[in-house]
Amino acid sequence: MSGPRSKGSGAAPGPAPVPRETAIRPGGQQRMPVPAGTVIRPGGWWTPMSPEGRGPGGGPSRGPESVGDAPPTGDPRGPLAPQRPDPGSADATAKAHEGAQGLTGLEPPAATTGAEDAAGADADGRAPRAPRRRTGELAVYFVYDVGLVGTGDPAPVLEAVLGAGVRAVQFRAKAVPDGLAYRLARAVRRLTAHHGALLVINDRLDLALAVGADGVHVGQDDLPADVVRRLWPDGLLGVSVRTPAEARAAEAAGADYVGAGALRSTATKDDARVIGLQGLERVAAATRLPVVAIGGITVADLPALRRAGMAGVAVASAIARAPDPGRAAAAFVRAWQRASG
Ligand SMILES: Cc1ncc(COP(=O)(O)OP(=O)(O)O)c(N)n1
Ligand SMILES: Cc1ncsc1CCOP(=O)(O)O
Ligand SMILES: [Mg+2]
Repeated sequence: MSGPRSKGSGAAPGPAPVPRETAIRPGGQQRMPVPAGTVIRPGGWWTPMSPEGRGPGGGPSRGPESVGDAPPTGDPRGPLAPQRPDPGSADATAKAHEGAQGLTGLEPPAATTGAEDAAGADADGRAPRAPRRRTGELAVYFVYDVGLVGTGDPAPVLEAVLGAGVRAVQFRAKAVPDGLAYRLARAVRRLTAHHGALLVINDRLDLALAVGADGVHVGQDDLPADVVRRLWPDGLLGVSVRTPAEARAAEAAGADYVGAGALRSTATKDDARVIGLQGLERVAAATRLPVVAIGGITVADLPALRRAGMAGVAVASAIARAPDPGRAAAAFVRAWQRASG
């Protein structure tokens, strides 16, 4: 059965509206319990996609329900097919789930992958750099917002954006059923790992652990940052802040970076409070942590944001809603480099 068509599908990787039947509605999500004491080892255990499976517009878009249909990407079972975690990883839940569905027998993970090298191997080239030391890669931080891009195959948009030089992706799925969010996030993990890019999951520590993400981003109304840090000592932890006091608290809680905003109002998050450029400057002055600006950011904002002390920009709609997300992402990467030069 084919899944619903959505943005990023077909030959043109550009955004398309979320189809009616997959529209994201406000409402609470069920959250899986996080096993106490769970600690995830850093590093990607995702099997890279085969080269022939890559490239924007690399096949028809299918919803996650289409797993098992003809392959739109390199995995013979489709882009959202389950991947096998490293035996011994803390992804026991996922493994049990996959086993229960008879989706076993995948190849064991390679000891070292190209993604790991690209992910920032240490100088000796032997070990991938710990996610917490990779905040420099948040310079252009793409927010893969399911409400914007839809629930189809993430490959077309992400291949384009990652191919343009974006090194970090946040998976943001509001009010998406858990199983669907898991399948999408797992596909996003596979793509980001293939490009050696960071994957941060918005709001949900459980989902971050389940898909082997590099980190999690929490806001002031989410799981408290110090609790996340206690449960996941090695995870890259981002915290949303609007004020100097919140920035200092995030630092004390063990955050690796803060997301500050909104720079301006944005349809992507209609309840975002605007703090403007001055608010961002105040946050940057209050913390030693890297500050990533968010909220309605366009390429034209980058020089001022860089001058205001930002370490990066988190961007959703200006990339995802662009006619050509790859081009838009490349423009952000270039503009950031210019602003930093
Ligand atoms: C990089 C970054 N900064 C801020 C946010 C916003 O987080 P939050 O306030 O928890 O709001 P939601 O995104 O969860 O609606 C973010 N996601 N990323
Ligand atoms: C998640 C979030 N937090 C504050 S504004 C915002 C949305 C960012 O999306 P966009 O780049 O489309 O304004
Ligand atoms: Mg949040």
